[in-house]
Amino acid sequence: MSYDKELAAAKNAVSLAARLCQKVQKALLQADVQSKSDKSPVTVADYGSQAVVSAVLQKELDSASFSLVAEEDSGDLRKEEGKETLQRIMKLVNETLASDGTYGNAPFSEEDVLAAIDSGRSEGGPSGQHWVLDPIDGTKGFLRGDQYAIALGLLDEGKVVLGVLACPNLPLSQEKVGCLFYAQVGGGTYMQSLDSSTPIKVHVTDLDNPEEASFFESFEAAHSLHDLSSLIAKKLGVKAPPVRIDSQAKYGALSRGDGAIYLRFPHKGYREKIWDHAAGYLVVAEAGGVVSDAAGNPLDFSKGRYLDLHEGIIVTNQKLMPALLKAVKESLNEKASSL
Ligand SMILES: Nc1ncnc2c1ncn2[C@@H]1O[C@H](COP(=O)(O)O)[C@@H](O)[C@H]1OP(=O)(O)O
Ligand SMILES: [Mg+2]
Ligand SMILES: [Mg+2]
Ligand SMILES: [Mg+2]
Repeated sequence: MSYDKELAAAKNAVSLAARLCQKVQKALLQADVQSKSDKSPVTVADYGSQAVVSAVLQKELDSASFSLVAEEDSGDLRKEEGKETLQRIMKLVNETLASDGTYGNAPFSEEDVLAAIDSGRSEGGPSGQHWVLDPIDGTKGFLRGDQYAIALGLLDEGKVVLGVLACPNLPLSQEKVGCLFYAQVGGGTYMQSLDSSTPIKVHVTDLDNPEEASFFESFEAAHSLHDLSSLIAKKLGVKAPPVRIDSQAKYGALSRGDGAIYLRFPHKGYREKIWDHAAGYLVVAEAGGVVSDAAGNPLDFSKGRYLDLHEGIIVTNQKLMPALLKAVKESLNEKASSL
């Protein structure tokens, strides 16, 4: 089955959402110190991005059967304190949709914006089609002016069949910044600029010597156990220091061979959400990579809004995976016996 129509709509939606986020990040970084610690701009961008993606998908595709599993909901915006934020979001959404030419003829009301955001309340699951969206993945990176992503996947009968990942701050080449990665199941992974340059096919590294490998992990130590990653890397023989970047930009970078391994071990009790991995997973898998939990099981996106995982998520190419799994198992055992 081909998902060409869905892919075209998803690329459009994510590119426009990226435009909105870039505008907000630019304003945020130009603002004075006082408003830099104000987290409201990110909220505006999260909601705005979700509204834009939802609106574009529903305009381009059959909206009767539309189902979206997304991170944000409009609860706070419907409160009295949320009124001003909602107006800012509405303005941003309308400016962004108008900047495209195709969508700008009927401006969104506040109610339209709320409805677009709330269409993301689906629970997903094993049957039918569900879009999966993280409107801004890597909020902390966004606030710092670093990496973040707009991540959109499509589930069909519980499997990820499309993944589109915009990384506005990831270098595309020496001269250009901003990448759009996309993958359709069985079709490989492509990368292009956010303003639609010719796509190029990307592939994970074919490295088989862990000593030459470098690995990615979260920038934020609160998101992933850095000690555990360094133990695993040491066991594997990795020599390079970790490359710490925010968001699913890690999956994008890995899909084009920037690094060989991605290690993610959240603190105990943290439950991974499907929108934090769906798009990135397919982008890496279609580029020839392997994504699994710490026990080597594939990720199961069919269980609703959460992923049920053993310990963490590990990503690498096919050649390195057996050695990586071994190092992960040994490290987890050591950690358990030292407690
Ligand atoms: N305590 C936490 N542990 C792990 N991940 C987290 C935690 N809090 C937020 N996240 C999510 O981790 C992802 C980014 O992590 P990283 O940059 O470390 O890869 C984001 O999806 C972020 O949510 P959000 O989408 O709100 O930014
Ligand atoms: Mg996220
Ligand atoms: Mg998010
Ligand atoms: Mg969040």
